[in-house]
Amino acid sequence: MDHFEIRDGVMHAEKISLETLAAAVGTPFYCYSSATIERHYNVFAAAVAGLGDGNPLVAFAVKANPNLSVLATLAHLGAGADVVSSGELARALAAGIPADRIVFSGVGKQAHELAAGIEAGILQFNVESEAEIVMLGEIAAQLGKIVEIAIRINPAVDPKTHGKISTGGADAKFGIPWDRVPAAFALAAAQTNLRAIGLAAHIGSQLTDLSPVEHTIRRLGDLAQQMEAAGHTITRIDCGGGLGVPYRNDVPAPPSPAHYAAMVARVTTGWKWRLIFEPGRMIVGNAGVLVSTVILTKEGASKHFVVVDAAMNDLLRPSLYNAWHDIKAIRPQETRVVATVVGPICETGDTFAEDRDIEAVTAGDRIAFMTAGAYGATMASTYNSRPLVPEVMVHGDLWSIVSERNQPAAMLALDNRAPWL
Ligand SMILES: Cc1ncc(COP(=O)(O)O)c(C=O)c1O
Ligand SMILES: N[C@@H](CCCC[NH3+])C(=O)O
Repeated sequence: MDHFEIRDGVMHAEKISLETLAAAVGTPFYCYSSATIERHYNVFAAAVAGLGDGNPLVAFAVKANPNLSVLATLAHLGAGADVVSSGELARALAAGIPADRIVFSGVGKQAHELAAGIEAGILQFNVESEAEIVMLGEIAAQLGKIVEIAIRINPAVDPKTHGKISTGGADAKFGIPWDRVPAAFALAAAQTNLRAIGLAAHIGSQLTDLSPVEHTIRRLGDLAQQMEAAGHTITRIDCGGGLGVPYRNDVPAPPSPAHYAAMVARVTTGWKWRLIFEPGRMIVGNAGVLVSTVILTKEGASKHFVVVDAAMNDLLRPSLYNAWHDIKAIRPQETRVVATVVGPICETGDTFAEDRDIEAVTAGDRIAFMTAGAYGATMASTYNSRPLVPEVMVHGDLWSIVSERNQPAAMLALDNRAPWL
């Protein structure tokens, strides 16, 4: 495997080999294909074009991959951004995403973050609690600005995904319980500087079943009608993100963007409100790989271990969610082996795959963890004082390191020594 534009989870011809990059950059490193990011965005945007008022906003969920080159690639295509912190807001703006295409979600936005969003002039805040309505109203008044908000509802649905990434259940911390929406709108109306103009929901990530999403969007529409009947002016409905991506070929693929959009079209027929979508994983997941080198192989009592130079600090998903990432040898190997693929970190959770049938690899061979473009580098840490790994973007026959390796020397310099030591 020496090319890597990624289509349908499969590597296709690009002009630069991962082996070349590994030699130039060192491993581990993340590699993103700008062509794949562009294609995914365009497929999604085309699928939802024309829905609602005919001018939907596709606001990329920055948390999935906040790399500035990724964001700038999307900015050039006209994407907006869904941000959840002032850090993400700053990155989205720095990458060239216009403020009027930015929505700000999050259950615990702090006063300085609300102020930053107001000062930047973002499109809307998706407000998640009564306390936030009051806080935002006060800050908007202090700043002398009128601020548009959507009420994020908790629709109390089971999104049928991994518990740690479900956000739509009645007991989840997210949103305002849907039956308290009328009271939330009344509370917002009492804040002179707020305009409650929309409703929002996001029920979870890596969704593979569209029926809970359909139920949620219907609920948003019903509530919007109810709020209009009560005298409020509704202009936007934010359907959230969450569409799943294929991580492996031996289970049915999640619904495609076209299937998702067909469902939304059915539910929203006749709606005049502007629709907002917040896809993250769908845009970048299969546009990135994590490239690693086998350090050594070893035999345990009953297991064949492949120890690689990437670890749970670089790609946390397998440890945190038992998530599956396909593992491919960069130079295809003919023989196969059942292996447990682990990193060098000091805990057993540092396991990428247990007793997995993979191509046989030995010390020095390169492997790629597939579908690593979403929630990969962004969730990395420096656990075990391992440096953050570089991210590389490929664009046709060009490539560039788009975030620098945090060298151990730099990590030393970053620490402030206590004045008494
Ligand atoms: C508010 C919000 N919007 C959008 C997303 C993006 O989700 P995904 O990457 O699954 O599309 C998330 C994360 O699940 C989120 O919390
Ligand atoms: N970090 C999660 C997704 C979280 C979605 C955030 N709303 C994952 O890797 O699958």
